[in-house]
Amino acid sequence: SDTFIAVVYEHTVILPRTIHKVSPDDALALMNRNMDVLEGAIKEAAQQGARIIVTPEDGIYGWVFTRETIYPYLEDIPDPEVNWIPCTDPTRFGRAPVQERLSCMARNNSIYVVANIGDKKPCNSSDPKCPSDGRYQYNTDVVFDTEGKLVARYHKYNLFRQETQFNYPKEPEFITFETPFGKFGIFTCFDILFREPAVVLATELQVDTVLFPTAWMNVLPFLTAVEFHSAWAMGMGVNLLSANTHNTIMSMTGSGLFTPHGPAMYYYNSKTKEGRLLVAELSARPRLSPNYPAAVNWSSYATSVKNYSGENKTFPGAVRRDIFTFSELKHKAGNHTVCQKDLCCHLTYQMSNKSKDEVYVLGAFDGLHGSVIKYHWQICTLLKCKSTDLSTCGQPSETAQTKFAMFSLSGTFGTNYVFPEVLYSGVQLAPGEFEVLSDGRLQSKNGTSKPLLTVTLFGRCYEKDLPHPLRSFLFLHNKKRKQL
Ligand SMILES: NC(=O)CCCC[C@@H]1SC[C@@H]2NC(=O)N[C@@H]21
Repeated sequence: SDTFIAVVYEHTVILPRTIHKVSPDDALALMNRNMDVLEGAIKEAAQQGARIIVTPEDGIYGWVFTRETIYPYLEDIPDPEVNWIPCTDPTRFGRAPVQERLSCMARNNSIYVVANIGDKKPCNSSDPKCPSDGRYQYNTDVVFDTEGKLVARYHKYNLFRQETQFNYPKEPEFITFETPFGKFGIFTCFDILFREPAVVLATELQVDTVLFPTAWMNVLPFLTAVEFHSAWAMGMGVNLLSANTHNTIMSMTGSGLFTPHGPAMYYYNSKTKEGRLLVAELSARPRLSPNYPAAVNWSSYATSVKNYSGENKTFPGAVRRDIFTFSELKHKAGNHTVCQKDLCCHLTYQMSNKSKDEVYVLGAFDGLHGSVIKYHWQICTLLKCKSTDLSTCGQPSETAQTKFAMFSLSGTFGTNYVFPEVLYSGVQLAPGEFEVLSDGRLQSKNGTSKPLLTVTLFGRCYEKDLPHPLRSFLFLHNKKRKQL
């Protein structure tokens, strides 16, 4: 079929009441409470004609764990090549009540079910990398097909900083599977910021749709969930089904069904406590569509124009720990250029109204981001400062009053991986209101219908990332052990 209906469910995870280790029965009781809610979502999705539903990372037990306390929640998840339907053969690989229930929910509702659970793999001293407690523990996505068969298992490769309960897989896994409604790939949350496996799935393995369970904490101005995930789908030219957990205290909200053209449906709500089911009809093979976006040369326009207006003063400003070079947009309309290292950003703009209460800047950043894992960003951004005090530029700001009659942003990027973001007041996206030209300009079509927070070209230079410190440590540690 040309199109299919998909669902993502933003789930308010019921968290364990204790941080202490619980019995396997108590762990299962908590997971069943979460699965009761997910089952309601799965039934509703099936009733609406959906072929696949994605549920969030940590959606069945939460995230407040140590290595020890998560253990009762884990199951041994086999390689899908064993052809297993847990619903009809639940004990084939030992105790697996969570896989059994997920499989039955898929089978009973004839829908693909995507969930995130924990995998445990026993090991011993014959394996020099075996942890001292005798097991690997992995943050794992699973997919069950309409018969309830396990068709995909993915171990998260890029663990986020607090995930000490899990091990890093030795190698990245590139998991894909075919369906009558396109080729799917899968990865988890923080993975989206790195080349492996995310970019490889979209470019080399040419998936149509990425399944993306996430537990994403929003960080303005560039990394709120809907903002970045929508931009990634556009930059990579794939569908992205992003299911976030909903926990407003942790700033976790923002899910969507994103396409190469922008969001088909999205949700951001930092006020309510409830979860939300999102439904949309998507192209099964977006690359075959006649209006599939043309390839973009991200630096073409920016390298061909002269630097605008030499008299604009620049100043440094921090976006969290990254020091940007900013230049204030003092006039209602104009042309600006700002440069940092190898990156020059150009902006042509016209505000509809220039308020005395708001200041906008053009910013550039070319450097390594991150304190432990260091990965290279090139960013051009038009952003609203938190207040009229220029020292607040780059600090999170959720509201604005200024609409733009037009903007056109470009940069001399040294990478093909650039993600176009446009964010309106109230952390809202701008579907259909902007375009990316093949020469790399990100521009408004007919001005902005709402006041503007940020317009950003978010570039990733994967080849300039520093080696992952924990992976290098483990590698050297094991090499040393082998030499002894
Ligand atoms: N569960 C995860 O893997 C969450 C990671 C994504 C969080 C994104 S990555 C950079 C930003 N920093 C945050 O605290 N949230 C954002």
